Amino acid sequence: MVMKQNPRRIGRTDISDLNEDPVVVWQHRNYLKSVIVMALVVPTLACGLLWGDFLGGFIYGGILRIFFIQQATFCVNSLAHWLGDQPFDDRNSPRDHVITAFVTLGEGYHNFHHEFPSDFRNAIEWWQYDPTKWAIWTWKQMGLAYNLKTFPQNEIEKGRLQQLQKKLDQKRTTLDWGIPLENLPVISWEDFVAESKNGKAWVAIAGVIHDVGKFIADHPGGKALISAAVGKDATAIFNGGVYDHSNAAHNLLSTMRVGVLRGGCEVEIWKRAQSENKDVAAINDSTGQRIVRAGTQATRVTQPVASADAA
Ligand code: HEM
Repeated sequence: MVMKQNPRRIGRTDISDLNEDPVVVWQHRNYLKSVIVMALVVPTLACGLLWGDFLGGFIYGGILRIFFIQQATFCVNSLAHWLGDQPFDDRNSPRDHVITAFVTLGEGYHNFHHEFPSDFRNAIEWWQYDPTKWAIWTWKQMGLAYNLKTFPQNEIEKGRLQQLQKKLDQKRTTLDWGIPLENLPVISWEDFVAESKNGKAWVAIAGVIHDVGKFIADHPGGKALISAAVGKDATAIFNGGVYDHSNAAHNLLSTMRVGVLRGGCEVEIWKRAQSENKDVAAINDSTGQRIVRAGTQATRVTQPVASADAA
């Protein structure tokens, strides 16, 4: 910014679009003159002619204001890397924040600007503070604004969604989703029944064994129903046979996992597919954890279970 660059050492950007813009070309040719007139002469004359204070206009409206604007411009590189969030990219990228936008007269949505530098806009939402919007509107009314390139909205939304996804993944890792099935010990049906007879409150649902001991007293459906399922396969009764439990109940259930049944339902199939590296229903997030969406819990059996009663 401060020194004249050597064009042989630094690649130059194609600015043919700017060269075709008469307003920009005029401003470039008359840069120093327009700076002196707009930044010094106009405020000095305005204060002098309206209030008789030429010196005040020169010092406050001119010199100090230039100093302030110059400081504010450098805030693009300080505030914009400190305040706010990164809705489009977090790879060494600056941040978007309304305070930076006010201090820098509209340069506050810097994350967007760095991700989509070819987009002429500083901010894309109507509620974001970006005075360029008004300037462009005025130019358009005067028939001056043209060649204003925007990045395709579809591509902008992709970045936004990927960042949101990343945040979701980070949030997901802070929650207890239960021990992953592949990390559980494999327990035979005989051992499961024997342990349950020995005082463990184990319930098998969809091939996964759960210890419900600490939960029996809190069960919204009462102690009796849940106790009756101890030492049994409760897949059908849990999934609608007696009561069709909510996603919340399935999530809670997953925190009680203690093992998987040998030959237990889809768990074995899922494990085999996983070891053979086949495309399985289990989807991992960017942190490598399994995504458990509502209704995709291992214990949920979506098809109505045929029971003796139904027959
Ligand atoms: C194995 C562990 C179990 C857990 C973690 C569990 C969890 C829950 C939860 C959280 C609810 C509240 C409603 C909902 O979220 O769906 C509920 C309700 C209920 N549960 Fe369970 N449950 C379990 C076992 C059972 C069993 C084995 C039966 C039946 C034999 C049963 C029968 C019911 C009934 C009838 C309700 C409805 C209560 C009402 O709304 O009045 N639950 N259960």
